[in-house]
Amino acid sequence: MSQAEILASGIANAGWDVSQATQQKLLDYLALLQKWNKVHNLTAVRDPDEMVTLHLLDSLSVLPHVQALSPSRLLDVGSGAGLPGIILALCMPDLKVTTIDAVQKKASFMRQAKAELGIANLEVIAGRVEQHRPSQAYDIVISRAFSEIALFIKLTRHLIAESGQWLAMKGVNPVEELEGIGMPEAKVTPLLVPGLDAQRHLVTLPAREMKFTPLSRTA
Ligand SMILES: C[S@@+](CC[C@H](N)C(=O)[O-])C[C@H]1O[C@@H](n2cnc3c(N)ncnc32)[C@H](O)[C@@H]1O
Repeated sequence: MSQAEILASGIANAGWDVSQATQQKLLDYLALLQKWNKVHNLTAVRDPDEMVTLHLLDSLSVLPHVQALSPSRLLDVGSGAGLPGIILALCMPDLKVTTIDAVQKKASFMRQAKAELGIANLEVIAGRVEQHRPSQAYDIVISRAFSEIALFIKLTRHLIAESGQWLAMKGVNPVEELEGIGMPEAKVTPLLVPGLDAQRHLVTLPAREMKFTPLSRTA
């Protein structure tokens, strides 16, 4: 199967709402990533077919969960090559997506993707998230493969809106991490990634249920 066919059949099997035009943009993004990866080593996944599953379909698995929250502003922390932030920006053109990464070459790639693919709803920041000071808080702060949940929350608690949600994309159900932050009852949803024989889970943490005052109110 071609990359386009792997993507299309995965999307159809999962029942996600991703148009043909958006699927082409996702493939254009992947082609750009493959081109840059030869020189800049942005991701360890090098096989083109694996990239469709491990990067595109894996990132798309959170799409229905993000859509269900109807956010206006989303921050993807430690976005790397733009995963899942750029994928979400391409699928949800009305969502303002900010991606941030501490490594300059990764931010440069994301800026190139924004320019080449014309992603008007994407803002890319090169820097450390703990130093990020936006003028407005975010409705969703998401991360994939960034850090343990406790550190993710600690570094971003000044960025979340009072009614906002943290979304942490995880492999196995992170029971101990959630006990460690005093949230053993947190919502953990299994994620479906077509073609992937591994566990994926999404942890949803509403800011108003966390035991602190969001700094965004006083910043
Ligand atoms: C394992 S990569 C994951 C990249 C991407 N989310 C993915 O799933 O492919 C973690 C990323 O977090 C970035 N990072 C680590 N600490 C950071 C910080 N304090 N602020 C912003 N980015 C950070 C790293 O540069 C790296 O690109």
